[in-house]
Amino acid sequence: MSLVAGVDSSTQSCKVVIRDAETGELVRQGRAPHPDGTEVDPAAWEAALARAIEQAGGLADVAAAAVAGQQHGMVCLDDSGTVVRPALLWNDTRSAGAAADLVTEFGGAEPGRRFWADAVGSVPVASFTVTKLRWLARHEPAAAERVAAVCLPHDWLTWRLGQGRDLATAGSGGDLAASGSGGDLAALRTDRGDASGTGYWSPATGEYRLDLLEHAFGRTPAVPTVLGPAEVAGRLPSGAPLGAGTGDNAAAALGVSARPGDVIVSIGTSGVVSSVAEVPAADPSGAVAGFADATGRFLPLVCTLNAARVLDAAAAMLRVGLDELAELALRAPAGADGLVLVPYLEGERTPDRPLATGALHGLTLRTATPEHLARAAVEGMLCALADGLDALVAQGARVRRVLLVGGGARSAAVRRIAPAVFGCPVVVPEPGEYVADGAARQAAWVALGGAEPPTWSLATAQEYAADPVPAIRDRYADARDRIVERLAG
Ligand SMILES: Nc1ncnc2c1ncn2[C@@H]1O[C@H](COP(=O)(O)OP(=O)(O)O)[C@@H](O)[C@H]1O
Ligand SMILES: O=C(CO)[C@@H](O)[C@H](O)COP(=O)(O)O
Repeated sequence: MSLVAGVDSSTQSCKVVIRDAETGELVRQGRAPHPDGTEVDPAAWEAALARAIEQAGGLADVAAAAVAGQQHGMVCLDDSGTVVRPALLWNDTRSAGAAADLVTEFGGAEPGRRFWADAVGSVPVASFTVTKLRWLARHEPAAAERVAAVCLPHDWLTWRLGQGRDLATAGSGGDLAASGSGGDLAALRTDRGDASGTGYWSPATGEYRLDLLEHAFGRTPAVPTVLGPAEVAGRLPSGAPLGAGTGDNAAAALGVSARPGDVIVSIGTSGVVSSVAEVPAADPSGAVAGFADATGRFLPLVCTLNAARVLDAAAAMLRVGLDELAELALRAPAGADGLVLVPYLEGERTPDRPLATGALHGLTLRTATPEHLARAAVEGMLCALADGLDALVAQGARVRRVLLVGGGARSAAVRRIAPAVFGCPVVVPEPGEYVADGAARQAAWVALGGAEPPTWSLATAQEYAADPVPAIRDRYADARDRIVERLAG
């Protein structure tokens, strides 16, 4: 049996799966939490990766490995390869003003958005790396001055692993300063999927737009070489090859073996609606990000900032666990008697409202119950994703089936209410680590070769159906624009 390892270094945690390269059978796994916050020292990811690898029994016996990670995060390195400042994550909204400026500088609202969509497939919002670099140049010029290279979370971890360092001994001891330092910048590698979230790489042409990087940052730091889907990015201490890795959403698509016509709804820290496509997308409205995938195709995607943590917040408000929250939600009627929760707890990215706050509308004596609040939280979070599904369809996505994945898909209420909100049945693969699985499948592709990744039989899945309840979305549409912005500080 030849083994492969897949890593998901996502927002809240790091997960490692070890699978059989040919069948996909799960052999071992491990996980470790990440620190909270939207600004994180990359050394903390490396320490979590070391712990997760250790829990998964190490990598000494794997034939190949690959790392998938949260997209967009800005990791800046100086000319010795040392991290310049903590990474700004995809959900850090401080660069919202920079994003607006970058659109304005290329012609203002309509023409500016069209320019970016044509140039790099996406209109930059605060999540995109290019806006974070502009923010850094304007707000921390001394740090910006030291930046010799910029890369993404999965690029950085692949680079660290690929330099032959033994994380099992280096990371778990917790010497973060040491583990965050040093390396050859010329060895940085990335892939099409994650490169397309930078705002300075075009999925349509497969080329960097270094002119846009220079425009945003004032000069052009080194960027990783973009590899094809099954190319080798480095070697583990054992000599086993490391795949290029990819962004977590492209990895999830690989993990569920998505084909054109499959729509994936992922409920993690972010809410994501994506679909595999044969042609690149370029949506000037900015709702759909025109990313590439990890197989040589494309992955148009809508991403919200508020998904599983909306349920966490509702459960905290009600002082219940997540299973009890689901039970409460399922005891309330569809539409929660008109109670609507607008879920913009972290500001929002789609629609582009970085300063928005959440809201509860429709409170009456009747709806002021735990059951109604729980239901409104689930429905509000799903309505934002249903808007994303509409945006994807408006850009030409075919919907053959909707697959529900991510931590939030473990909620019985989410699984049962989603079909009523989306207006179609949803398929829920057995709960698992589909991002890490996608990375493992990429590693198997590297190990086994071939024009396509190996075929792994998908875990069993359950289909959930319900009569559509359009009133839920109608009421949400009435409420979603009635927001107040967050207080300064
Ligand atoms: N049974 C459950 N019901 C609702 N949410 C859940 C459940 N189990 C896990 N989650 C949520 O899933 C989230 C983590 O999902 P995950 O996809 O791993 O996120 P990420 O990839 O962004 O780190 C957490 O916010 C957690 O509360
Ligand atoms: O920004 C995006 C996609 O554009 C997010 O989907 C991040 O990639 C974070 O993912 P999770 O940690 O929520 O899985």
